[in-house]
Amino acid sequence: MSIHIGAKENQIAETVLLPGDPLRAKYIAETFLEGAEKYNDVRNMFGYTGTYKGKRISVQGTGMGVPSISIYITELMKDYHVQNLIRVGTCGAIQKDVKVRDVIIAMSASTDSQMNRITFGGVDYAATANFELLKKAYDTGVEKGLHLRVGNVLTEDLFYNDNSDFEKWAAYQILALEMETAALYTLAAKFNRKALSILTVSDHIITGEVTTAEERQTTFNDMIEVALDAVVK
Ligand SMILES: O=P(O)(O)O[C@H]1O[C@H](CO)[C@@H](O)[C@H]1O
Ligand SMILES: O=c1cc[nH]c(=O)[nH]1
Repeated sequence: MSIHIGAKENQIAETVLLPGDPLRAKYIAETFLEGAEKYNDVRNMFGYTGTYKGKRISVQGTGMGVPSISIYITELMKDYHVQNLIRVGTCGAIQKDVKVRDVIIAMSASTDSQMNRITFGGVDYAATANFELLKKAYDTGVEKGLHLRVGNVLTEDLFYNDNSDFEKWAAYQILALEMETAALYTLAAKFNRKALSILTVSDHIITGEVTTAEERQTTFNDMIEVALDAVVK
């Protein structure tokens, strides 16, 4: 086991879905995976492995924010040799033409986190999705008839941020705000692994629109099926 994941080495698949919420990990395992078995409950950050359309897949909660996801994905790649990492998260939209319930594929992630500046001595790093996973997810979403958006998101350190200038970020074509993707893409690059972030718009920062719990469930299912069907393609 690693420091934060209590699995034996062979208990985690080479492809892992990564929701922030550990209860979303449980929901995904129970709803979409056959024969799912829980391999982690350290800190209640649940992780499960099962099969989807015959392919072995794991799902691991990451917690919220760059420090938390960085711990889990580092251990998944370093100690469990995970190759494909797909975040299935929520985000807040800041473009008027991005609506709640839309699914966003993050091609890249800007960030106000110090993580990359610490790593690269004050220089900015362009955190970028794996193109192969991105194309498969995009093609899958189009086949399902989903309203997909692909572009740059902002990974923020603060959910409650008194100083965030949403209009400026929107003017620079940021689609939505969330809290983990820049770390996922940067660390996947460090370990030469494939990563993608797929996000459901749960709320709209500008219009104040929010999704109901029921709507969230349906659109989460769309997003999860895009992730799962993309990796079995
Ligand atoms: O729904 P998840 O995957 O947790 O993602 C979003 O929700 C959390 C904030 O409520 C942050 O982790 C943010 O990135
Ligand atoms: O990080 C997040 C996630 C959802 N909604 C937001 O406004 N921010």
